[in-house]
Amino acid sequence: RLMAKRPDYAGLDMASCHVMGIINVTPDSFSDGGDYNTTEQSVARAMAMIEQGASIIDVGGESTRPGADTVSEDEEINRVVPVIRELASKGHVVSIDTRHAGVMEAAIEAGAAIINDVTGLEGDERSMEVAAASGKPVMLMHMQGEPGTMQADPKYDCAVLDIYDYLLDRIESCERAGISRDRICIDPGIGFGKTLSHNLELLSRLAIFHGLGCPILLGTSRKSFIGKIDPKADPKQRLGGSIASAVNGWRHGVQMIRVHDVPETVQAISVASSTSIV
Ligand SMILES: Nc1nc2[nH]c(S[C@@H](C(=O)O)c3ccccc3)nc2c(=O)[nH]1
Repeated sequence: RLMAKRPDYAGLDMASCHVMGIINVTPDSFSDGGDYNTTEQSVARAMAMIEQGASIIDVGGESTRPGADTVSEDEEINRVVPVIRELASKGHVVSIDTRHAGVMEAAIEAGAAIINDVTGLEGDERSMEVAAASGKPVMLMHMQGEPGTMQADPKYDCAVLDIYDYLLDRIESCERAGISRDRICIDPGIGFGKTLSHNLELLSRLAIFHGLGCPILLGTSRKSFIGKIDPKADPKQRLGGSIASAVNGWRHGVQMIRVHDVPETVQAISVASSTSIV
């Protein structure tokens, strides 16, 4: 009898919930500008996350913080490539978090295994062709508007259904470009052009996105919706809310969770899934 092929994405078993560790490669403000420190620190942190149970490391070189000064594509590449090359050379699964096709190309050349694009491969007109040609798995996230203005006045007819339809459209675009559905992961984009109530609607209806037939990635870690629920909590004090929303995601069957706090999230998912006590 043929062994039933376990569903996989980027070589990961999609029958379980994986933790993705976030690495923002931003210049080490203490170094004399020397990128060695930044690279070395980022690699060390990533290795620790892997040791702590992260299945994927998501490497980004440009803060999408609203209003942040944009980073040039070359600077973004100079930040992420050394980190990706080092981690990939050790055999680790690395995703590149970028919306720029040139950065995707450089990251793939350096060994990135996955393309994670917060603009659903729409942010740069070359992104779709670069992703298709790479043969790599992609992560398509929904964002309404642009990082600088997306939170001004987010509006939907129905957030869950509008975002579902957007992601379906992006999947079909990818398929037309030769990216098969089995290398597509989708992400509702918590905090990217959503009010608190939009974010909460999405979190309470996550299971609906399984209808798209792709693994689901969820990113809630330290996000401002947690601060809206607990105004005392600044970003470094949102672990409880990050964990609660991660376990909620697990309960809805999401297959990947993007977090800053790897060991705590790994433990939370392990306990939650032990005899499914949650
Ligand atoms: N696929 C996927 N990629 C992502 N990249 C990010 S950056 C975000 C953050 O808070 O980490 C962020 C937003 C605004 C400013 C800084 C950082 N969030 C996601 C996500 O939710 N899903």
